[in-house]
Amino acid sequence: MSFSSSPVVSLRDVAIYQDSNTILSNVNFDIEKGEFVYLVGRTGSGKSSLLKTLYADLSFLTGTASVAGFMINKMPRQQVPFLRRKIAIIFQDFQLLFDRSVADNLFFVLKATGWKDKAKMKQRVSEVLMRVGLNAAGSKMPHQLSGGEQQRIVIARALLNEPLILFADEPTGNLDPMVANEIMQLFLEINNSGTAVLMATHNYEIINRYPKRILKCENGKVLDSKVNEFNLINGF
Ligand SMILES: Nc1ncnc2c1ncn2[C@@H]1O[C@H](COP(=O)(O)OP(=O)(O)OP(=O)(O)O)[C@@H](O)[C@H]1O
Repeated sequence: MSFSSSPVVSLRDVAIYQDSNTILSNVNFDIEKGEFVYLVGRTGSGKSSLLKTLYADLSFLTGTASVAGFMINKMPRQQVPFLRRKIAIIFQDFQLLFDRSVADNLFFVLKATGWKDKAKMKQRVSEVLMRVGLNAAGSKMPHQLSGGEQQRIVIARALLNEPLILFADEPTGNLDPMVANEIMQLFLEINNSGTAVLMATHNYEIINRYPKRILKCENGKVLDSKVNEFNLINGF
């Protein structure tokens, strides 16, 4: 298989623990470049633990996993920032820096990820703001924006370094249904331009409206709609 067609995420027989409790075991799946996948399951079933494992915030001893070309099971801690430059992570709570403008929030990330050329940085900031439909928001402070707008800025920030995959943990959880739908549209656009998405969600409406492959955490295992038949409604 050539490098360009290798999956962006590949897990083989992975077991995930929190303290000494097994949360998920025998986890096996691939996510291809540009794929869109939902991650579902009841509260406490292990969705966040799985995502944390994938962005190297939770280590594991059993099994092998590669994410964006990094073998994360044997990755030294010093390499984590290099992985993080190839991926993007979006949470439910927006996690912007509230002491600086929207543009400065974005510059902060560019600087931290090694960008030096001021003109290119400015250009990139306006590109990502344009991408999320907030090109005029650069000079605003985060608290001057609505929740949905703040989440758009978080998405713009996630796009700065053109990630191979976007991990999102309940990204629409704090938003009203209409805004949640707009944010979902944005994820779909990002996905259409080639970034894979793995999105944990409890939002049935969105899943029903935009059906995609589903991974489901249940009874300590990860089921895959590509492989297993399962009833979505009973899963929540
Ligand atoms: N930092 C931690 N230390 C110990 N146990 C944890 C920790 N984080 C989560 N757990 C436990 O791991 C299990 C899985 O939690 P996780 O947060 O992955 O579930 P989830 O499916 O994301 O839930 P939710 O839908 O509520 O976000 C739960 O039993 C939880 O109590």
